[in-house]
Amino acid sequence: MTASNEAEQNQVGTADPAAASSEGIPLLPQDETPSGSTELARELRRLRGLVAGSVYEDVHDAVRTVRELADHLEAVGKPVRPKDYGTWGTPEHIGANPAIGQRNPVSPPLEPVVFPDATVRADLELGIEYQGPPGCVHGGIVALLFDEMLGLANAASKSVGMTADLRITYSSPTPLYAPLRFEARQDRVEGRKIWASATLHAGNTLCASAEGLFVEPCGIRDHERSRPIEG
Ligand SMILES: CCCCC/C=C\C/C=C\C/C=C\C/C=C\CCCC(=O)SCCNC(=O)CCNC(=O)[C@H](O)C(C)(C)COP(=O)(O)OP(=O)(O)OC[C@H]1O[C@@H](n2cnc3c(N)ncnc32)[C@H](O)[C@@H]1OP(=O)(O)O
Repeated sequence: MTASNEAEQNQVGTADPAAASSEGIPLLPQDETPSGSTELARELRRLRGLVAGSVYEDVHDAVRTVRELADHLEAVGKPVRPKDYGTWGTPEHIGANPAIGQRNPVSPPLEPVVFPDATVRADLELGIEYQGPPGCVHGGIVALLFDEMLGLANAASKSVGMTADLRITYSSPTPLYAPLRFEARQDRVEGRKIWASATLHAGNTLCASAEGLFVEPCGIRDHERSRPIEG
């Protein structure tokens, strides 16, 4: 495999929708790095839920432990600098993403699959760290996940765009700790403008729907694809 083929294989959105089964195929490369970064993020997600969702009598020991861990990681880590990679969809790029980033403990993360018609689906449950109204998912989190799902639907159709307009209709509260399903698809493309839409269901209940207009950045096509994003 050539270096450019390998880079393409590692990008999000390069899965062939035509190869998908009725369960869909994962859209993102599975990133179980030998370094353990993905596992570290997974444990930090556990911590995140425990800290936001529990009341403790005394956590001073835990504070010390976490501070020592943060000091250690700061000392041994090599920061990922966005200016070192301009390309969309590389592991360096998407690893830090707040919705799908396997390296980012803030992300749920979404684990999208793609279907033969290039529809992208993600099933997940969200815990108390994503709470807005009591027992319900925060509307801003719903917007974040919609934005990402629309972007991924574009990626599944081999295009990328900056969000120019995002409209969300919240139809019914989105429950915490319940199976949720996002589905997104690209609707149409005119020049650099891309329209995509998505739904969010809890069971049979439509919680929210989204429509987005994305504008492809200048200089992202074909031979220019690896150049830095120019917006
Ligand atoms: C090809 C490679 C494919 C490879 C695929 C593989 C992998 C993909 C990889 C990764 C994908 C993974 C994840 C992606 C997931 C999520 C994406 C997250 C997206 C974001 O988180 S992104 C951050 C928030 N977002 C911004 O930060 C945008 C700030 N903004 C700007 O950067 C500019 O504003 C921009 C670029 C939008 C436009 O600027 P510009 O100068 O390039 O273009 P211009 O203004 O000329 O507009 C051109 C035409 O769009 C129309 N237009 C523009 N804006 C409009 C609006 N609001 N409403 C209605 N129409 C609008 C104009 O009216 C004109 O239309 P017309 O041509 O018909 O006249």
